[in-house]
Amino acid sequence: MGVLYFIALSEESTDRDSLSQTKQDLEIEESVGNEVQETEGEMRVLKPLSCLIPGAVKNVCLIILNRPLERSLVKHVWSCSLFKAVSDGAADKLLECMEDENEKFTPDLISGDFDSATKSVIDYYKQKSVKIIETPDQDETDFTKCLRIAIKETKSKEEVGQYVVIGCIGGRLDHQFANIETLYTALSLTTKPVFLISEGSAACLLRPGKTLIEVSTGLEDDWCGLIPVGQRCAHVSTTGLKWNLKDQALGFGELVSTSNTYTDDQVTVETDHPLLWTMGYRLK
Ligand SMILES: Cc1ncc(C[n+]2csc(CCOP(=O)(O)OP(=O)(O)O)c2C)c(N)n1
Ligand SMILES: O=c1ccn([C@@H]2O[C@H](COP(=O)(O)O)[C@@H](O)[C@H]2O)c(=O)[nH]1
Repeated sequence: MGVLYFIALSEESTDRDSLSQTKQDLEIEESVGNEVQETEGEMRVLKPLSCLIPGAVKNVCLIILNRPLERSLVKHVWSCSLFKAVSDGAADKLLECMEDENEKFTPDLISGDFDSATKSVIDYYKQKSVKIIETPDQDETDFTKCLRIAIKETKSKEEVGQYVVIGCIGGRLDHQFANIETLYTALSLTTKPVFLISEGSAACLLRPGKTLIEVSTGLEDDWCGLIPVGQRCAHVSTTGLKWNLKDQALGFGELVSTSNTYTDDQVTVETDHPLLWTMGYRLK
């Protein structure tokens, strides 16, 4: 089934220097069905850790959020990225993290309500011709707004196959729930997968239907989980896990699959509702 998107942009969104966009400006409506980028038979195929192998892929749109950044993680994902977006205070974190190598790590855009980024840092990136977009709306997080913009900016780049978000795990619990909620919003913004990857954990929201998850990069830690955050999933079946589910229900107060592990290089998950997949990784 095909997918057609309508993107409504305001007049001023064509100004490349300093832009201000609202939620309405960035609304992207999905009109027909759900198509996935890569399928095997009737299964969607996800490779959550492919962006952690330097140079293994060059299909990432990277989004950096405002948490302390691990230099090696930035370098690994950056080397796999075609487009790099930074959300508000993450501009300070990026500059601080890359120190002497800053010249090599200039993003394509920075967006936010700019209540966190230091003005001198934004000026530094402005002078390097980084696109700066102000998103003052206070009904969505800077991450959601940044993701909307990144998706719009990369719409014509067919090579982009995944959105990878770093600086997204740890710290404030409300932010972490908001970041997971953004994965729900993303389901209707793009057919491509959005991975949260930070501090040894990766997560993505599985769409209803069947998904094959490749877990053979050698970077996988020995734990994984299926978290029914958002709603109960009444029918979940899995293969490739030590504790598999056979048309079972997952729900808070009922059953949540944590501290699970692998018996195979591939995991399959069939679910009737969106379901959060999470797994551990270790960088080499
Ligand atoms: C029901 C409701 N609760 C809370 C808010 C407030 N709110 C939601 S998203 C948002 C913007 C958050 O900005 P961001 O920079 O992502 O996070 P910060 O670091 O400022 O907390 C705000 C203020 C709201 N608009 N509606
Ligand atoms: O502890 C945190 C702080 C921030 N985030 C995410 O980063 C963006 C941008 O944050 P600002 O504070 O506006 O600079 C925010 O929308 C959160 O998604 C976070 O995850 N954890």
